[in-house]
Amino acid sequence: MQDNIVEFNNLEKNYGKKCALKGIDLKIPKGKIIGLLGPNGSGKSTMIKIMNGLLQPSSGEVLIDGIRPSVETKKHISYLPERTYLNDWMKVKDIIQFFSEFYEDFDRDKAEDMLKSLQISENQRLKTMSKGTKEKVQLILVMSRKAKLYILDEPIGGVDPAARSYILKTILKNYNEDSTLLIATHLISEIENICDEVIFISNGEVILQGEVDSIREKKGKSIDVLFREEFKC
Ligand SMILES: Nc1ncnc2c1ncn2[C@@H]1O[C@H](COP(=O)(O)OP(=O)(O)OP(=O)(O)O)[C@@H](O)[C@H]1O
Repeated sequence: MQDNIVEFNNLEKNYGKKCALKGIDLKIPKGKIIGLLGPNGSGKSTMIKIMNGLLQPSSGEVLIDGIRPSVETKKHISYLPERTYLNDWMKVKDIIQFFSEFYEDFDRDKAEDMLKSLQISENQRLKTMSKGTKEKVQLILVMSRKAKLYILDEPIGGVDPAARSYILKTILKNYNEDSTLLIATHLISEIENICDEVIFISNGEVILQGEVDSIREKKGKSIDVLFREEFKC
């Protein structure tokens, strides 16, 4: 039994001459909510694509619950990509049907309950929805799977600030406590209160990892303020 759901061991990724990840060593524990924070181009999406087996590392390895990304690990990861892969003409109820057929671990009742609580009609087509509503639908679908690891790449960036905390709380209320949730985002103030730990990455390197409470205590400031100071332009 592994304590860590994800382990990066001296992982490097180059795109041609560009070195996007420079020897990442990282352990992500089970049962936590983790914020993966870093400025544009720091390597967050590259790390996420490697965890999902969509890109291969140039050297080193990543292990998901002890094994390298494969068909097996994909069954246990529920992934919200940066860009949508759903067809715009589909109605919410068609997408629910698609998820029910495609993923054994999809909990249809959970998805329907969350849609109701956010007042989203199942008869609406994605193409007629606002950007924020589309994001909510996708987040609900991803969080309605019973996965070991949820990876969310920039969720809810298009949701208005007043609604973000509410959405996150509604969705996280349902999440299985044994699972791990990794959220890559720039929206730190919204997520810092729900995260147990944060990882700061900069220029392809991990520059800080720790528990949110102990970082706040040690540095005497919020994660949001720390991030702004660290990555000042
Ligand atoms: N297909 C590619 N070819 C060449 N360089 C790439 C490619 N994809 C990413 N990069 C480069 O690798 C670095 C890391 O990119 P990545 O997309 O992982 O960053 P990110 O932290 O997810 O950024 P953002 O917050 O803007 O989404 C950047 O310098 C980017 O320009």
